[in-house]
Amino acid sequence: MRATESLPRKGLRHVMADLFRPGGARILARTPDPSPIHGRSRIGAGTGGILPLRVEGLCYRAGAVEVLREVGFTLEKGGPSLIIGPNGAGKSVLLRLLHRLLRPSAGQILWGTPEAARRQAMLFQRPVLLRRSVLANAAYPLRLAGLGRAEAMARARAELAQVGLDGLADRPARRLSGGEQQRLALARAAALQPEVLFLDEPCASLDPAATRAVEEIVQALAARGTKIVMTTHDLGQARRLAAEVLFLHRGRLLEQTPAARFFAGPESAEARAFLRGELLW
Ligand SMILES: Nc1ncnc2c1ncn2[C@@H]1O[C@H](COP(=O)(O)OP(=O)(O)OP(=O)(O)O)[C@@H](O)[C@H]1O
Repeated sequence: MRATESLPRKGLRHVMADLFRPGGARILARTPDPSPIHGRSRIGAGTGGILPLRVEGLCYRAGAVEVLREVGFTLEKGGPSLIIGPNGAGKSVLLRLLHRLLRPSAGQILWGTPEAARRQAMLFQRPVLLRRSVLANAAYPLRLAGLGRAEAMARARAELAQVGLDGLADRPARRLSGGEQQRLALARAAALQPEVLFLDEPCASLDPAATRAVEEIVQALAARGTKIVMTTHDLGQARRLAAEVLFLHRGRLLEQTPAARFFAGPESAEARAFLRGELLW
């Protein structure tokens, strides 16, 4: 499943509302921020962590199609969790369920605190950018979160510098290259310092250099404590980024395994076939 800028208006509103929950960050500014780019307060931090996330018996049915069946796992704080599996396995649907863009048919998604919805963000394969400048896009969620214009702009510039886009701040965002757009989307999402960042195939349409740039940003975000939950088709990328792997096949979670162990020899026959390139569906 793909989210693009050609989403229907209703869908676009839904995505934007979910990326930048109005007022969501206001109650969250509490603890000092160890990162130099965020200044005095850590917008995304609340009193208790939203992790672990427990998922139990999760099912998603679309008409007659059983897309996800009895999926259960726990996501803990720590390094990136990569969701991999063949085309149509249900990876995107799973991320959308976790981020509440879809409603489960059955099962539970249990976050550590009720504030969880405000402390997570999601990026798609094709970024959804506003018809504004790069800087205005990066500042937008901060303004929605209640920051004054000057502070929002200063923080947005700092986020843009982190992703190497400070030189393009005044450009129209939609004129950027695909890789630049994805870096902007990452900067914008990072501005609110989400505890959990869902990334749905963020490098799917990027060339190797742009992919590398996005991976470096993802690693930097993970290093500063953001929990990354990401889907990818690219096994090389999964090896480079994953702390653990969740392997989905035909709507079922077949394993959740530390990355080193998974790539040395997965537990399930299906995952072994997938790593050999023999499992196409
Ligand atoms: N609304 C829907 N109606 C019917 N089928 C759906 C719907 N949404 C998803 N599906 C189906 O569910 C399956 C899983 O879709 P999903 O996009 O999650 O797969 P994926 O693992 O992300 O695949 P890919 O790697 O190709 O992006 C697919 O077969 C898809 O066609």
